[in-house]
Amino acid sequence: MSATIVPPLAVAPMEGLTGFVFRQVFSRHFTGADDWFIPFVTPTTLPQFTDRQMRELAPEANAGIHAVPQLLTRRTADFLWSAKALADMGYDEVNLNFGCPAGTVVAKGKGSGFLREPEAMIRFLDEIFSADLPIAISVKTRLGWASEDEFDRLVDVYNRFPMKRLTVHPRLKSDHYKGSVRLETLDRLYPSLRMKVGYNGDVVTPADAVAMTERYPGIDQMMIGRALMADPALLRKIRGGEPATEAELDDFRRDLFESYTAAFGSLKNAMMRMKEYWFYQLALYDESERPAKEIFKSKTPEAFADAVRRLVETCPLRRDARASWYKPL
Ligand SMILES: Cc1cc2nc3c(=O)[nH]c(=O)nc-3n(C[C@H](O)[C@H](O)[C@H](O)COP(=O)(O)O)c2cc1C
Repeated sequence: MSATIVPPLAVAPMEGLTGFVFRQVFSRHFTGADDWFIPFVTPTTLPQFTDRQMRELAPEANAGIHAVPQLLTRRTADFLWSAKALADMGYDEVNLNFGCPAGTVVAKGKGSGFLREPEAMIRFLDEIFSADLPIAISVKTRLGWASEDEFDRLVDVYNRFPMKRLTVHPRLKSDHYKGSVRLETLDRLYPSLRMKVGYNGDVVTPADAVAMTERYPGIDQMMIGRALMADPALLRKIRGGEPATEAELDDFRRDLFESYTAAFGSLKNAMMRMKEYWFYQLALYDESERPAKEIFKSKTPEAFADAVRRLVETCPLRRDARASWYKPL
């Protein structure tokens, strides 16, 4: 048993995976999530969230959990109205996305697209931090657009502002989600960061969480994404708890499927969402690639259920997930 105490655990925002249905169902079955980052919301110039956005943001959708909405914008006015609206809804923190690598996002200079323009970032951050908003602002960033050297300048930019926390996902925009995290650059610049720092990226097992906590002494938060989709007991295990049993996983997945079906009003859409979930979940089973193909190919809920049953019956459940989503650069 390690003496290292891993800091508060946050669930990473993941569009299509950690939406309100997942957050609610997870909280009924598993423990350990101190904070949930809501997948990004792009505020429009109209100072009002859309009905669709409100499904994620409504306080009722996040009852009983500490949720942090994330905004994806480069327009000061849009950030300000939406941050105020979130404060009015009772949120105490809003997160700013400087990491999204999607082509449509970066083409508009948002997400990691902003990282190419440090001067524009300074202007934007100056405007939002001087607005005296009634809500704390945290930031989630990558190391840069195409070169790790960019992080020196970005550290200088971020150090100017009184953010609640800077969460670093140590990849470049050009990496998307491939390759390994670039820890050497974070190692070099971590001592220069003056604010509280959160770590995010490639934490798959409790041992990884301990290793990152020891590598970055004093980190304020450990944010975990894909591995939690594979292994819903990961946070519990980091806190010394037991791995998930097959019965627990089965209950959880059943609840998830039913809750997606109720939320979408469509069995077919719920099944598609469960297939996305299974892309990660198969990493908790050995020898699961081939049986998983049947899951992804299934066209009806019955065929889907059969394929899941076959996988569960034939593939040994692992104690920890393996990063089967890993792709070399
Ligand atoms: C399907 C998917 C959707 C994501 N959506 C978001 C998002 O809305 N906002 C964000 O900041 N990051 C998003 N991310 C990135 C994750 O939050 C996280 O930074 C990344 O997966 C690395 O952490 P991990 O190795 O623990 O998964 C997304 C990642 C994936 C795979």
